[in-house]
Amino acid sequence: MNRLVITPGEPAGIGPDLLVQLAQQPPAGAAPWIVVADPDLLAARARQLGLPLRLREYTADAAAPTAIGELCVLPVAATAPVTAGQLDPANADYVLRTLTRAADGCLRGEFAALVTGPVHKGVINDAGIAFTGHTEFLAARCGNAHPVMLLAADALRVALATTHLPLAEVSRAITPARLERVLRILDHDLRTRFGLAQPRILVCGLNPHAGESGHLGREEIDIIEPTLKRLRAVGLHLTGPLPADTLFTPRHLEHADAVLAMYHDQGLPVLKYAGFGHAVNITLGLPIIRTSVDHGTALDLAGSGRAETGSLRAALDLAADLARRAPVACA
Ligand SMILES: NC(=O)c1ccc[n+]([C@@H]2O[C@H](COP(=O)([O-])OP(=O)(O)OC[C@H]3O[C@@H](n4cnc5c(N)ncnc54)[C@H](O)[C@@H]3O)[C@@H](O)[C@H]2O)c1
Ligand SMILES: N[C@H](C(=O)O)[C@H](O)COP(=O)(O)O
Repeated sequence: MNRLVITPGEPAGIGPDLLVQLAQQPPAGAAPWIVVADPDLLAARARQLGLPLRLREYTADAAAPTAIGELCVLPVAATAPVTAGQLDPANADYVLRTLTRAADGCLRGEFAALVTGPVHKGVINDAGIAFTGHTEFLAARCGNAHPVMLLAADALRVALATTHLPLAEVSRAITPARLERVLRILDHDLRTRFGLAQPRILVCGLNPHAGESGHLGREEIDIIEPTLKRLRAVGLHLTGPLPADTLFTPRHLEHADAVLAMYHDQGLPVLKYAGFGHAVNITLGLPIIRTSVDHGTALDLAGSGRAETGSLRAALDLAADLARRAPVACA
């Protein structure tokens, strides 16, 4: 079984557009793939975009199509009618039903990997469902695994010690236990999933200038340095904590396989500046392979034909590559 499964994400966003557009291109990814979505939604978006689309219903034993203009769909009905660009909390449960079906299919070996389109975190919360992101949702679905978010663009890989956390809560969350867990998962998955024999990881400080010897914050001295020292002693190749402002320069990056940033907007603006449009988001630490696009729902572009498929194609290609490697146990 090497079939990949895609969830288009928020129905009012560009996810459905991207799938319809992808269907017009030569087959993406080195493996067949299917979509978990409402077929009527995909057909309506294709009409809006003025693009031809044939839909074929997924059956577990049928080969996924490779014909141009065709999508293989595992049908999940939307709850409410969808208008491109207009969020509706009534469809939050639809988004989560597509994700749940796809993730469960990966967990039981029906699919080799999950590729996700963008969801809108806000509208899911507006529907009364606590939701901070795919990363945390999938971790819970996978038996409360500890997830590590990694985004990759070309040679740059940036992982996060904390994911979708308000900035006011970040410092409290940087504990020795969390840092050790995240670094062990990052090191383990870089070895097993990316084939790096001895991953070299650069670790950012939390504070300006990595705390300036304690004068601008003590997390580096009290938490980060002792954790790195402990993990170096068991063989991890870790450099840091380094000031984040100068870590992201070629002189440091050329000696690294990955960077660990302490929080979302310390690491991701650099990554997206370097590679927005073809970068891929990968969730490490899960018993399944999951990749995703580097962008959001782009409600302003839904139904316009101007959404670009580069990141989705890259996410499919990487998912296929990762799936070709032997399945790996979590760290
Ligand atoms: N993988 C995901 O599920 C994911 C990732 C990032 C953001 N989000 C969510 O998406 C929502 C909107 O976020 P945002 O507005 O900060 O970011 P966004 O990525 O949706 O939009 C940022 C800008 O990039 C443009 N853009 C985005 N994707 C594009 C594409 N494929 N082709 C061309 N232009 C594109 C948009 O038009 C907009 O100008 C939020 O709810 C956010 O949490 C989800
Ligand atoms: N943090 C991601 C980004 O900025 O691209 C995005 O919000 C998606 O996160 P999930 O994969 O957890 O939904």
